[in-house]
Amino acid sequence: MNKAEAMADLWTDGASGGGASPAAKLGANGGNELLTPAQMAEADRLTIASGISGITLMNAAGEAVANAAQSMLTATDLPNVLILCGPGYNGGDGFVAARLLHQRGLEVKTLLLKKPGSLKGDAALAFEEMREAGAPTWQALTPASLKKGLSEADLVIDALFGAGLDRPLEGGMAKLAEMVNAGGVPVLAVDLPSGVNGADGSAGGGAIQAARSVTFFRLKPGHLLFPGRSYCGEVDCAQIGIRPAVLEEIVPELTLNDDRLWCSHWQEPVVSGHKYDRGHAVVFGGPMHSTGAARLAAEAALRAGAGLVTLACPPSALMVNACHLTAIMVHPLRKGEAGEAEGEEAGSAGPIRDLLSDKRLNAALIGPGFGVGPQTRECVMAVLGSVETAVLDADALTSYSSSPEALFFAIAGCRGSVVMTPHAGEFRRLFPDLFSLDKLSAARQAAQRSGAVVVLKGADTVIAAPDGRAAINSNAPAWLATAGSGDVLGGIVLGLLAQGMPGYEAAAMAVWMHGEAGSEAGPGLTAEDLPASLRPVIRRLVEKAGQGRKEIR
Ligand SMILES: NC(=O)C1=CN([C@@H]2O[C@H](COP(=O)(O)OP(=O)(O)OC[C@H]3O[C@@H](n4cnc5c(N)ncnc54)[C@H](OP(=O)(O)O)[C@@H]3O)[C@@H](O)[C@H]2O)[C@@H](O)CC1
Ligand SMILES: Nc1ncnc2c1ncn2[C@@H]1O[C@H](COP(=O)(O)OP(=O)(O)O)[C@@H](O)[C@H]1O
Ligand SMILES: [K+]
Repeated sequence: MNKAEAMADLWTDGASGGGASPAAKLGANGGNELLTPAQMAEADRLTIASGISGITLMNAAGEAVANAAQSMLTATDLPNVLILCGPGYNGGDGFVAARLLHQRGLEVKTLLLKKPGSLKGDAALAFEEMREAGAPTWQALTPASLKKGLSEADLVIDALFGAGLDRPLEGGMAKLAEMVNAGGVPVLAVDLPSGVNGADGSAGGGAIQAARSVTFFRLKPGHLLFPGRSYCGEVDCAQIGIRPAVLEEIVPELTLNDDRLWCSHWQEPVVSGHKYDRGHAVVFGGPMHSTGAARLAAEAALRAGAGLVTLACPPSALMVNACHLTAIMVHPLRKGEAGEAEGEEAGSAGPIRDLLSDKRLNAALIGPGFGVGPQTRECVMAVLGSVETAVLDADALTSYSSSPEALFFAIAGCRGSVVMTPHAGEFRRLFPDLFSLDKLSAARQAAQRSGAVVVLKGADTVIAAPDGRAAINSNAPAWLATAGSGDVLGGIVLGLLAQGMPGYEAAAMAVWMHGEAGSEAGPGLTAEDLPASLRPVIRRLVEKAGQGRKEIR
């Protein structure tokens, strides 16, 4: 095994691989706010205006990069670092790191994309300081110099483009990135891997594949959204002297989905509590041949902490549901109860209204395994018109493919929160014109248009509220991509809504719990394993909440 292979071995657990929770690989150091490159530039501007110079920030950023580089090089004897420097301030960070690593005795070579004379501002200053410090060698970045540099390097630092990337890589630049990726040398990216758009994670012209990225002050959406996330490797967030107070002016509406977002809205059962204090959730299930999805959701709702859960279904499906359920109650949706003809079944809106007239049933889920068609639309209308809070998933969404406005109109008339949990296919059916947008903008616009909290699912699930808030989830293991896993997620949202959590926080917490349960169940999981895997997840939350209380005392 050569040095590069030995080091690459250290990172085989990078962003795209491994079974552990991906959240563990993100350094959300300092706060869960996510800043777009434009907001980051504003943070920079406000900091400089408060009296901290730009070169001070650049020196701190370069030092964080140098430290990360050294930590990646511990497995080698004679470290040789190749630093690729771009024309802007990302390159400036590279010059600072080059100077520091040179001063620390490492073998450093820098390759510059543009002539030193074209450098501006703090990047020009950093280049001069590097030269004055006895300059590590520097040359123009060309295919030939890169080929030679890669053949000698133990580590590449990618300081070509960061926040300032304003178009996809193309032509010669894209080829250079391909050469780096084919070079077999681990890469440390400064801020973002070059080619990844920090605002939305797009990488239309390809990007440099990093083993690790060091970003500054706060993570950027591009570190979390695919495909960007798959280029970042492990992400560290270095605090470089920007005061969190700047966020009061920037007011970021986007966060990483973690407990800081929703824990104050979640409450464990109180000592003197009653099951009705934690709500009564109802799942509307489909016909006899498709009952599993609703059961998965109902089990998840109960595990997520709803005090009671009822599965309501057509009479023909009652027996099969009853045979599989114990703590969950089953209820037949019989026509006739609401003054309709006896004997018929399935998709009856009247019995749904009837059941939901019991106001203790405070949250309902409809869609999984329910069937697509006009009857489903009637049932969705009955749910939205009768219950305090609702989750719409799967067939409930698909049934509105040709009339989404009717759904949004009904949601607008709801008293409480409505949460929609579409996967990409369901999303496209309801919002065909938004599908070409980046995932974050698509989810946000969908939430605004529909009036519902939108959970746009996938490996990088986005949760968006109609008021503009949004969060990106990062803890879901790929094992969750399995049949029925989305039904479980819908059930968790339902269980949290039943307990009285507001829609956005319930949706975000559910997505996070679902990811944790996926990691808990681990490789080989099936959706049936997920509800029970919520137990250790909840236990840890309770322990953490208890810890917080102790600290407050
Ligand atoms: N904000 C902060 O608080 C701090 C920020 N810091 C650092 O500053 C970095 C941002 O610096 P930045 O704004 O100078 O942008 P940067 O990423 O160097 O790129 C701009 C250059 O790239 C070029 N270019 C763009 N796309 C291209 C493409 N596809 N293909 C080819 N060229 C392309 C573009 O050139 P042009 O469009 O003119 O051709 C322009 O010259 C940030 O990532 C962080 O590392 C730290 O020092 C700490 C504090
Ligand atoms: N590659 C992936 N990594 C992590 N989570 C994923 C991945 N693909 C899908 N998921 C998650 O798995 C669930 C699948 O939901 P869905 O597509 O509705 O499946 P189903 O309809 O079979 O229940 C969603 O919560 C989604 O976010
Ligand atoms: K970079």
